[in-house]
Amino acid sequence: MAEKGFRISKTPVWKKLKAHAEEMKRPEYHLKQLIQEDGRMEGFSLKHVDFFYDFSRQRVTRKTMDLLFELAKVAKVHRKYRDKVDGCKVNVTENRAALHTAARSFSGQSICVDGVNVMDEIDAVRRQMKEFSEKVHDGTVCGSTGKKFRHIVVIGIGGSYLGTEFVANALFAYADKGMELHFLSNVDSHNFETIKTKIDPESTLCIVISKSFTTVETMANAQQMKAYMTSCGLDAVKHFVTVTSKGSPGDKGKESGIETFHMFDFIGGRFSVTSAVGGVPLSLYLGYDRFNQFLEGAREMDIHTKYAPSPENIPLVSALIGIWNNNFLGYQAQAVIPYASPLSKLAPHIQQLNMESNGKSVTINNYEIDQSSGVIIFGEPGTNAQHSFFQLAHQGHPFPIDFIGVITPQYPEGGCRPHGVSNHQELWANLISQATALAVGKDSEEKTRFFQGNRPSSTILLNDLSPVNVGRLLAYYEAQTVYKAFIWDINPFDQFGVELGKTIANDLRREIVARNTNPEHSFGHMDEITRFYLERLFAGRLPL
Ligand SMILES: O=P(O)(O)OC[C@H]1O[C@](O)(CO)[C@@H](O)[C@@H]1O
Repeated sequence: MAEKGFRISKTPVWKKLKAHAEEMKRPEYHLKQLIQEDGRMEGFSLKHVDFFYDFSRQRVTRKTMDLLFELAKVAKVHRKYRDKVDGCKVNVTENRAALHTAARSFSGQSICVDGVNVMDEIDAVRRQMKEFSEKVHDGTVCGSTGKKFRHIVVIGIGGSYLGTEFVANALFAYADKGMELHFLSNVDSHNFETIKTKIDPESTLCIVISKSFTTVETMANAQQMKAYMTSCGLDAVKHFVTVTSKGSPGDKGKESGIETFHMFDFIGGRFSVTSAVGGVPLSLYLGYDRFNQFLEGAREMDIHTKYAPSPENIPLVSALIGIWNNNFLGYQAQAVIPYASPLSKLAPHIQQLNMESNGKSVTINNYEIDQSSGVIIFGEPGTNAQHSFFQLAHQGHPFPIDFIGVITPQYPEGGCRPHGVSNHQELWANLISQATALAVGKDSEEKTRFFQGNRPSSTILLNDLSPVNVGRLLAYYEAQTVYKAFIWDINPFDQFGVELGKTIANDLRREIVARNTNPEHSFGHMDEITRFYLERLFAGRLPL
């Protein structure tokens, strides 16, 4: 993928960027000066169809951008990206391609991995999802007592859950199929017990989503749910479908009576919402056509990402700015603040997408990374966020922010204007003012009322929150994540960092099983701290 011995931090352009970052500390480069420049908005914003990206309030000049484009060139990002979408095995540690983009390709062109056109199986799964969702909606496929399905319980975790939850929330206004969607992700029994109080088992369809079909939490929840359905006198087989990889333990074939939708090893969990992972629940919840529109939006952003030259390439420009903020200006966190409640689950999804992909310690050639890769991502919708953690954003530790604004809300507003403005106009007044306040700051004799300013943000604007635009937004963040990894020269498609904790949990599970089967089993051989916690679990209370 990259030449052996290559390290982005050793390139001359990296050094030039370091020196430039020093220069950018000078007062004349404070954002309150930069945003006054003529043509700042036009020169530091990009538009692609319905997607507007404004980086005028980032701490960048034309020189910064030119250096960043040189960095992208040196890192050969365009070639790496084309290799990825063409099916090369860019996930080198697992010897896999990374083809989430194929899940929303409609070009009719083949995409081959190991000589096999993956589009054939992707198209087959699309047809299967369409047919299945239609049969559920018209009642041909129903529960074991003949009741139509009205509740969908999605059983899955991490990448087999977060993207679907984000999209389902974003498109709630379009969910007119009479379905209620519930997410059983956490192994915490509160999650399961709460869902039980909300569903009618006879009209409940469970979708077990797991690429590996070995994830402990998902397997435990699937078993709990199966036992519950059986205890309600239902034939559980009629209430379950699975989404899993070919040949996994969950891929039991037609004879099992459980319909299985395949996902593929060339699509990683956190990139999988446009595959059957999102497709099965979302086509039931929204209708297949709307799921398809969502795919269309993602596809259209993919084409832009593949072909737009660097200065016009929105995901690449934002990835470069992210790297500038992180590696050169020293910011270690990034907030995602949508001024649109339907996007309330965007931040948790982007959090996994970015942090699981780019939280790495070695390059693709196994060199230790000597600059940070990946930042802490968090977020909440505005204006709520303003009333929780924005104090820190304005006067405490600074962090760059992605603001997201939607021009037309999903529901038309009535005529009520509490302070002379509609609620949506009020929301926008806040969206605009926060970015300005962070950039400009405020002088004051009183130290407690002084605002340093010079705090960077970008603003993404969408015309509306249609399925197409939600698809564009998703694909934008996916491409940005991948471009960042390609610049850092890391593999964003593996996640070995999640393994160690799972291994230790396996050891502890064995100990718990031993005590469950033999009350005399001692934890005496374990370290003091672990022993304390296990004893408390069995004692059922804290020590007196
Ligand atoms: O789909 P699976 O195999 O159940 O995995 C669930 C999730 O667990 C992870 O491996 C992290 O623990 C994610 O990458 C993945 O999306």
